[in-house]
Amino acid sequence: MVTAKVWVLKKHFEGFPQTSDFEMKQEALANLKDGELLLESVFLSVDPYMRPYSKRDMKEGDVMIGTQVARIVESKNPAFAVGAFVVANRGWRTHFISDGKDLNLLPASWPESLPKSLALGTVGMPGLTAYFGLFEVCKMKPGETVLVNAAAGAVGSVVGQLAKIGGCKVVGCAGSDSKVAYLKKIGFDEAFNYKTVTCLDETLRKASPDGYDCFFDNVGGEFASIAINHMKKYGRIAVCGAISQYNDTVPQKGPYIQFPMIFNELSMKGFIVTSWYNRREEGVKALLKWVLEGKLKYHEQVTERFENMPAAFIGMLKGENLGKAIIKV
Ligand SMILES: NC(=O)C1=CN([C@@H]2O[C@H](COP(=O)(O)OP(=O)(O)OC[C@H]3O[C@@H](n4cnc5c(N)ncnc54)[C@H](OP(=O)(O)O)[C@@H]3O)[C@@H](O)[C@H]2O)C=CC1
Ligand SMILES: O=C(O)CCC[C@H](O)\C=C/C=C/C=C/C(=O)C/C=C\CCCCCO
Repeated sequence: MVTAKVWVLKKHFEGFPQTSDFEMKQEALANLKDGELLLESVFLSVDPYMRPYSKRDMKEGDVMIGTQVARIVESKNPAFAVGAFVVANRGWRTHFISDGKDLNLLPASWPESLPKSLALGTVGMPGLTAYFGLFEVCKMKPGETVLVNAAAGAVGSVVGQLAKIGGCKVVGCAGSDSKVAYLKKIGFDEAFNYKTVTCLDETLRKASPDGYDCFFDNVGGEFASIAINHMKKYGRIAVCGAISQYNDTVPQKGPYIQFPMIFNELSMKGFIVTSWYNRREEGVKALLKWVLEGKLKYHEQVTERFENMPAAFIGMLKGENLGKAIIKV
């Protein structure tokens, strides 16, 4: 019999999550029945959505939501071979049993040279968010200017590089000078530290005096309220995330967006990546190809040991990650 370690939400987050809001427990797994598989998590993901979704979807005592790359260690299902790797959505657990229906096998063409953890990042949900958000929601066209915030993170770093692949000028911002240096290294035309600029309005104008055609918004709040005034006529805004608001205990006021929306005839569309998962295979194939061609660079912030998941999650919300935050069990 296998005993899994799991992290549960001990207490709903109030404001910024604390390590004391989590509790590690043990779960005894039953013996496999016909058609079932036993899997062990190899890499787990910590993502911003876990903060707002925990409030919306979870109750205290539930296992934390989340995805993993897992290896099949035992199989009583002929469709799944021992040793194969899958992406699963089974929460913060070291081991679990599945009937196979909720698993996505890593593409057979997955190259040995690439870490399998990329299936949780650049070639997984965050990469697909960038891909569909930029090409389908923003409807980005060659020659345009794209603005993205949280640009050195899992989604933002892919957005910027896809914009360059698509023949655009790209402006990005992040919360430290070393992240800004990384953005320049991976091809951003302009990059700045939003925490140290004296005037965001002036910085956005200087980075693109003609304004922005596309704004991929990962942050919301005050940044978005200022950026919207820098959109070009018929500009498009993809509302992807609002991380500056997830830990608020008192809702922020504004923004009052009507004037720029009307005068510049802007389009603003919120989206959830899973609504595009009927085209998941197309997205994964394109992202994998660009990674292999060296056109799409990746960086992972790897935290060792399952025991450190809460710290990795809190660290990601604080901005301690460059690229995708990953836990290696
Ligand atoms: N709509 C959808 O389907 C999806 C939406 N998302 C959203 O995309 C966004 C980025 O996610 P992801 O790439 O996974 O995460 P990241 O890898 O970018 O990590 C989060 C980053 O957010 C930045 N951040 C934290 N607090 C603030 C703040 N107050 N103001 C500005 N930046 C802040 C930090 O970077 P820094 O050092 O730069 O501050 C931190 O590193 C999130 O808002 C997320 O919810 C993600 C996936 C799917
Ligand atoms: O990759 C897989 O197969 C699993 C995907 C898991 C994941 O659940 C998929 C989608 C994630 C979407 C993330 C969305 C955001 O980050 C935006 C978050 C929150 C906006 C506010 C919501 C307020 C709710 O009350």
